[in-house]
Amino acid sequence: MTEDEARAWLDSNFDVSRETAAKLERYVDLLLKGMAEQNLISASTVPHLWARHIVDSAQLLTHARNDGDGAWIDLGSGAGLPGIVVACLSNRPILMIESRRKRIDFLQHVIDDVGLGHAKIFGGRVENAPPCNAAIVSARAYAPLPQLWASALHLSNAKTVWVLPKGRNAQNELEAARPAWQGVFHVEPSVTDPESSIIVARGVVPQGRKKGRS
Ligand SMILES: C[S@@+](CC[C@H](N)C(=O)[O-])C[C@H]1O[C@@H](n2cnc3c(N)ncnc32)[C@H](O)[C@@H]1O
Repeated sequence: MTEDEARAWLDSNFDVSRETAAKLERYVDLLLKGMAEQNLISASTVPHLWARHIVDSAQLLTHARNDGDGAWIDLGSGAGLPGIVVACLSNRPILMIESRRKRIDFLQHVIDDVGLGHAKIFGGRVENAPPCNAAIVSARAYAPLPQLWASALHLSNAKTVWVLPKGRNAQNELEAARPAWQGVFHVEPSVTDPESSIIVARGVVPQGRKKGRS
């Protein structure tokens, strides 16, 4: 996907008002400026930033647009991918969880500068975030599936939708996790990389545990 195709994809999949477009542009600006101080995204991806990061994040919304009214929780948000992109494109409350101080400061700066009042940060480890019932949980380049679910189960219930971009190895990773984890799983193709996939999961609990909390 070229950068022009990435912008066209956003326009055709979201109601990108002038205000929303300005928010995304400002976020991209802040990302590029922030690169002078810390490695927010891999330098090799900068020329492809709209495809590799903005659309790659935005596509997660297309798998969880109508799932409940509750919060979207993004695990290991880093520089705000996908959390900040989701906050630019949706009014759903979003909580980004990130443990590294410099990343937390960057995320807060973006929230304040872009004006994303419905986005909040939990600055700390996912394992220590207060229990809640997220409508949606995302995690991009955060952890392998078993660690991911073990660290964040207390943020979910039986209705939570997990949208997990997983690169080229998604199906294998899912098969390896199945003996220990049950749920309803789909593997969806990524629009930014034909060889990558997104795992969409519901009702995730450890094998042997009843799907109780709803
Ligand atoms: C590889 S980066 C990915 C960042 C972003 N999601 C992206 O796709 O660009 C992983 C991020 O997860 C954070 N992280 C890793 N383990 C964590 C944990 N247990 N709790 C909170 N943050 C964590 C790291 O500090 C890092 O910023």
